[in-house]
Amino acid sequence: MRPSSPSCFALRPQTQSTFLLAKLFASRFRPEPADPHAFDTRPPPREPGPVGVLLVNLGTPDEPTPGAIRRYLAEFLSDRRVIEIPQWLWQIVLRGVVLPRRPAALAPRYREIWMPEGSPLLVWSLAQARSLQQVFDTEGLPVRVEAAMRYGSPAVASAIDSLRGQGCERILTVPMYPQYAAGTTATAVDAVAAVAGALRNQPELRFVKRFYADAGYIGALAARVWAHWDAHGKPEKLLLSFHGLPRRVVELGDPYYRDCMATAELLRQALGADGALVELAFQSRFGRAKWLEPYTEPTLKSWAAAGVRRVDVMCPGFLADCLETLEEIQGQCRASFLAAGGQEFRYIPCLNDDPAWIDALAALVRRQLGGWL
Ligand SMILES: C=CC1=C(C)c2cc3[nH]c(cc4nc(cc5[nH]c(cc1n2)c(C)c5CCC(=O)O)C(CCC(=O)O)=C4C)c(C)c3C=C
Ligand SMILES: [Fe+2]
Ligand SMILES: [Fe+2]
Repeated sequence: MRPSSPSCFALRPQTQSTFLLAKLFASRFRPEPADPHAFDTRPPPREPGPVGVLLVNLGTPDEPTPGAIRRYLAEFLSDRRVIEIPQWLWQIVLRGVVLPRRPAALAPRYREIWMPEGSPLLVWSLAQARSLQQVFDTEGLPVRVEAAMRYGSPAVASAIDSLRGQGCERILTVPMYPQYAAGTTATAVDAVAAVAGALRNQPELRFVKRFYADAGYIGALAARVWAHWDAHGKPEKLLLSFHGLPRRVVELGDPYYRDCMATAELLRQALGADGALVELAFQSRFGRAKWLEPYTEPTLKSWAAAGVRRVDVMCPGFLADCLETLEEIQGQCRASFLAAGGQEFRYIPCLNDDPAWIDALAALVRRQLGGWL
């Protein structure tokens, strides 16, 4: 080792032991901002400060470039909740096959959907947080809303820092997935718990688990379909396409499949439609394992082959438009359906910042804040 090396092996023995002692006594909790009232003997003020609401969605690359996509995928796909196979084996595949190839293939697909302000998933997530904030401000409620991404930015830790900086000692986290999956919902909860785990003065925490049957959510979806049908007429078929999941994780106890079935059935009822008009399928399969079926793209192709000419497709499990809806559904699936003989393919956009959905979200949040406001 060269003498100029910064490694601690090159330090003098005394310096080295000071280092080790400092490490031994260092707190594992992040320091709190200096509190001038820390030793004030009077009881703390009764005013509890505003309530924080944290909307957490999945995450997306910062730019539509292979480098940014690689960083995003490396974080996302290294989460043990997302890929449930032995890590030593998966890391070999991830580093050896997925990360060297997938980012370059994804870059043009991300570029195609990129908005002037950024990735649609982030743009819509921020718009949802802004609109929800407006609802609470109009009502005069002491609530602060932040959006965070589970992978990438804005990170969950910085959103929680921001809420605490605004005086929030109570935080409600809403994972932005109506149907519960360990790979999405639970991992958002893990991220918030990990941030709290490094804090000395922790906020009080609550979590929304899922809302697949929430009347406001179903009503907002149904209203969007009706508005679309009023403008364009009814199709021969409406396909409800949910993000897929490996079959195995459902067999292991993930309630996702039943949640999706229930949402589809409630939406069908709200539309007064029958099973022949409204069907469900699963998209975005990743890897070679069996995922939930029927798969979206083959379903659309088989419909076209069977003579169906006009379809509408909606993705009720995604609350914000993103790569999986704009590129996979509106791009790839549309092309497949038309190539197989279909004539009209209409995509009904996600709820995004639709006022009916923001009102439903505000109602859902208000219900969870019982006793805090
Ligand atoms: C809506 C719920 C989602 C579930 C359930 C879900 C499970 C899941 N996803 C992967 C792998 C990938 N997903 C990718 C993108 C992506 N996934 C969701 C949502 C769910 N995923 C969203 C909102 C997005 C879009 C992100 C964006 O930037 O717009 C990707 C990246 C794209 C790609 O490579 O195709 C992967 C990979 C797994 C393995 C999984 C099951 C646990
Ligand atoms: Fe996904
Ligand atoms: Fe995909």
